[in-house]
Amino acid sequence: MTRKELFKNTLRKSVHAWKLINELPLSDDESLMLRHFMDQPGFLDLHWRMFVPAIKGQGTEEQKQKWLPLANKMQIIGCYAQTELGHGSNVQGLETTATFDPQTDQFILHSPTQTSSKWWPGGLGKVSTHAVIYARLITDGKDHGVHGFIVQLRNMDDHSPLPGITIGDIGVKFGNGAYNSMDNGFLMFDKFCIPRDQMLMRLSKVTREGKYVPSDVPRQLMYGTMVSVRQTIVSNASIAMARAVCIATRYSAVRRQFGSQNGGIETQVIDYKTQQNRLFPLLASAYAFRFVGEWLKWLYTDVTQRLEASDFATLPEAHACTAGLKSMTTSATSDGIEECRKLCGGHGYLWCSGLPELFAVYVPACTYEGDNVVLQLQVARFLMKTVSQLGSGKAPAGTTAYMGRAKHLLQCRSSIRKAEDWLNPAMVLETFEARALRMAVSCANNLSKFENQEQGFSELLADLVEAAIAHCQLIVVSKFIVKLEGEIKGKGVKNQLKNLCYIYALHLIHKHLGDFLSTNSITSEQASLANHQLRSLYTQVRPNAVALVDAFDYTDHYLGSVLGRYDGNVYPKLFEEALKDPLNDTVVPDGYHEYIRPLIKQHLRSARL
Ligand SMILES: CCCCCCCCCCCCCCCCC/C=C/C(=O)SCCNC(=O)CCNC(=O)[C@H](O)C(C)(C)COP(=O)(O)OP(=O)(O)OC[C@H]1O[C@@H](n2cnc3c(N)ncnc32)[C@H](O)[C@@H]1OP(=O)(O)O
Ligand SMILES: Cc1cc2nc3c(=O)[nH]c(=O)nc-3n(C[C@H](O)[C@H](O)[C@H](O)COP(=O)(O)OP(=O)(O)OC[C@H]3O[C@@H](n4cnc5c(N)ncnc54)[C@H](O)[C@@H]3O)c2cc1C
Repeated sequence: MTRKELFKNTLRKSVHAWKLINELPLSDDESLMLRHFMDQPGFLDLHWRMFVPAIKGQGTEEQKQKWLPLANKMQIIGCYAQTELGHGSNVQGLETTATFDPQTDQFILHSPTQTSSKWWPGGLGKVSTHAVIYARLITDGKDHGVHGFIVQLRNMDDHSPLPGITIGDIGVKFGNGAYNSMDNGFLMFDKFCIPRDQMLMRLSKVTREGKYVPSDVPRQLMYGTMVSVRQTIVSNASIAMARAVCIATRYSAVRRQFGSQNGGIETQVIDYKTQQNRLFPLLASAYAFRFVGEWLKWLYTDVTQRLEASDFATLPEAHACTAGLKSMTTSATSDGIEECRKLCGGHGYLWCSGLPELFAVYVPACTYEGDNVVLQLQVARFLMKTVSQLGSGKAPAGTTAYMGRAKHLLQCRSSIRKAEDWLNPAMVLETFEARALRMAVSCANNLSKFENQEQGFSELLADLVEAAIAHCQLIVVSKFIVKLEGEIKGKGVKNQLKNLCYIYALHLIHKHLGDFLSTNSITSEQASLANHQLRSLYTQVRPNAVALVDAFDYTDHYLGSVLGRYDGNVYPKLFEEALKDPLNDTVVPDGYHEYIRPLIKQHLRSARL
């Protein structure tokens, strides 16, 4: 499809999905499932995941009563317009202004520079009638920082932009189809006026007289919509990873190379330890991210209930967990999808493998909802704060509770003696805790050598990110172990999940061996034992690998991959796909007479053939 066709077709699908949701009708969970199977980024994502939650989280009761019924019936379509051409990560650096005019009781929205143009918001370019706009609030010449506003963008009769608004699509993005189904947009305001009651005023207010009244709740609640989306992105990472792994595992069982004896069949590539060493940790990650996603959903629900009761104590941890896990799981999944492509050899590079499209549509997850490095730095700040409070009498809680055992974890030595000891959950956990704590404490010690903490932080950014990743990996490992300790129906299933849990943990040790050795969390002998155990786990997973990906229950239609077909009938179907290519419509290609024939004829003449 051309870009225009792709965009229009996605509109068609989105509107059809909305019709089904209402007609059948579908529950919230079923609607999410439908979105999942619609399988394309589109304006509904931003309307439901960001526009509506922003109003719910930041609007007053009256604002919710006014706007939510319209949004819930999709009589208005909204998006989330925060990022600007010049500023994305640095939200406090946004330039768009919303200046209160007491004479008209309105805010005047203005884009003072080119870099202040809104740039990137999905659904903004061509579809949305409304947006939640983030702009600097100015009253009486004073800048109060960034606040949210509900703004109508387009005329409800003919969809034209309202006077004072310039709006459009930002252009083609990475990949062929992928994210190009979405109208990520730009937007500029030229002194565009909105009524005062369209500032989202749950967190702070501007009175009729133009007085700014901050509320007593933390201003970070303005970032709440991002926290909610980051949480869902973790579960989505599992879905995308599982999809790539399903394709690569099934194909690795079909594909044979070398090893034929006396004219017999060749070896299935899935039997090579190198293939297993690249594939099975990804299979394990798909399960691990699913379980940590379930836990994060619980954490998010819990913090939301606490916030409703004005208990803000767990907000920093919820922010650190959603930011860190969003970052860690999306980076691992993007890398994992690309690894799966390579695991499928040359055929993985074919569009019909399903992997190039999956990669192209998935990889921006490392950037949207917060650049992955910027988000790990938020985790690092949280860790440094926690370390600095050790010994103050305030016991660390939640995911940093292990830091409360700092005295032990800083000096303990791993008691792993034989390979099987690596199947002991307490020993594995302690190894990850020791490594995470020691990396965090080492950063804190290095920071303390700087007179200026912010300067020290800048100097140590790379180490801080590594410490944050170590903490996030510990969370994933520990939640996998907790899952195994809970109710899992079926001993066989539990055994398989145990294998995957240890593959996940031991492979991380192997991959980040430098961290584990340099922090003396394990010795090089214990590292060899971990590798030995890992190989043995691969052997145990091998006979069940295909069943473990079949368990994801993805249909062939959803996978969209010739290589990942359930029936394994890969080669005939690759031919079928090839023959469908427009280049094969004719035997002699268009351009032959124009370019190839004259070239050949010229050579034939000069060679006197
Ligand atoms: C084959 C086909 C397959 C098809 C598959 C189809 C699948 C398609 C995928 C689909 C679906 C996914 C949907 C997702 C849609 C994505 C749309 C994208 C939307 C966006 O990107 S919206 C814009 C997001 N922008 C960002 O995330 C910006 C990142 N920056 C920030 O969040 C912050 O500014 C910051 C975190 C970097 C903070 O910086 P700074 O230090 O300057 O912050 P402040 O001074 O403002 O505040 C500091 C203190 O506040 C705390 N803090 C910060 N953030 C939060 C928070 N969210 N909650 C709570 N507390 C927060 C800090 O920790 C500081 O605290 P301290 O105690 O003072 O240290
Ligand atoms: C597909 C897609 C959809 C999007 N949808 C929306 C949307 O609906 N609404 C919306 O408002 N926005 C949206 N965005 C924008 C997105 O949120 C931002 O792109 C994102 O937050 C990153 O910000 P940036 O582009 O400014 O990156 P930058 O911050 O410019 O990052 C560039 C580089 O600088 C590094 N860097 C930046 N700051 C620091 C630091 N303090 N320390 C160390 N390194 C740093 C980063 O790691 C990165 O390597 C979307 C983006 C994409 C790609």
